[in-house]
Amino acid sequence: MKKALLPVKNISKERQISGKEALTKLLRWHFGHSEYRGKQLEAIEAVLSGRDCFCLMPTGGGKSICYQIPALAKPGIVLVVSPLIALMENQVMALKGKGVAAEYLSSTQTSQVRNKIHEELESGNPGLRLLYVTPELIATTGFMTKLTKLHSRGLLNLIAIDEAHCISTWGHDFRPSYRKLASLRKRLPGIPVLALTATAVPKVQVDVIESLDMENPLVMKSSFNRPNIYYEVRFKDLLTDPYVDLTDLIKSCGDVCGIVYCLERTMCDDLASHLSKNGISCAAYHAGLNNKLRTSVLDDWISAKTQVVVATVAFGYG
Ligand SMILES: Nc1ncnc2c1ncn2[C@@H]1O[C@H](COP(=O)(O)OP(=O)(O)OP(=O)(O)O)[C@@H](O)[C@H]1O
Repeated sequence: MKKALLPVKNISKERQISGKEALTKLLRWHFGHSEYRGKQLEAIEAVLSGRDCFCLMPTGGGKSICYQIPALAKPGIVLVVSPLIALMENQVMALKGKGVAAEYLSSTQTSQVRNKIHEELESGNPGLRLLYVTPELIATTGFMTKLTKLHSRGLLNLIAIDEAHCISTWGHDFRPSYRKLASLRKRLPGIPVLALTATAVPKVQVDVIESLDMENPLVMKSSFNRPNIYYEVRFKDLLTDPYVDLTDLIKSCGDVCGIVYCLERTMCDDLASHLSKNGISCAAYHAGLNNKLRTSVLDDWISAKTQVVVATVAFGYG
């Protein structure tokens, strides 16, 4: 059953929900979190007040909430620019599950699905709260025309640029189409821009702010210290048998799930087979496997059918 939008009483005359208490109610109702974490609330209040915001938070820090709550607190559509279709799909599915009207537009959808979304955007009063798109789509004239129409009808609430470091040639993930987002500010004036990234390099930060033409943005930097993470270095050369050492370590952790990252595909296969032989429920994951197999490894791990995945960095993209 779809959850109704929270009927918060103190909606101001612009029909905008504001104030810590009301915004926290929204968070609890839709996302089930009791409180805002780190700088989330500050970022949300900044964009709701119309101010640009640069939000630097570690991976998994909770950046999505910073644009998902404004989508529920203020009328209009939040445009989310995201680099990966898989990420958009996951987020939209999760939001729909929480009763939030969200869609994404991508070339992987059927034209029927895309047309339906465009029809909704052109309708008198679209119910959509979040629209996820790729930077490539923004760069097309056709879609930009649609966006400027939405803007002129007063239906745009916020522009959120996820993984904003991709705009910077100084960043490790530079993506040329992100550069084209520079035109958003001119084409859609007066709409706050929220740039989100986990990349802390100062040069990248300056480049993102300048490239997006952000005006006096509130710069939010959350701590990258993760007290729940424990690091230990063991030198492979000093171990009698690294595979045995790793097997013992995993077994000593009990019934927990885990990922072992390796540099090479062959090592993933080899180690996964060693762990399996030693009674650890385990699978390899790397770009050498076909999509079907990769999806089933991921599904089995998420549903705890498999305890450990031995993977290259391909595990985690999207
Ligand atoms: N206020 C909160 N309280 C508790 N959990 C939260 C809160 N905000 C977000 N989370 C949870 O934190 C996790 C990470 O959130 P999210 O995916 O938004 O992080 P992110 O910063 O976008 O990560 P990434 O850099 O990987 O994109 C999610 O499981 C989310 O439900």
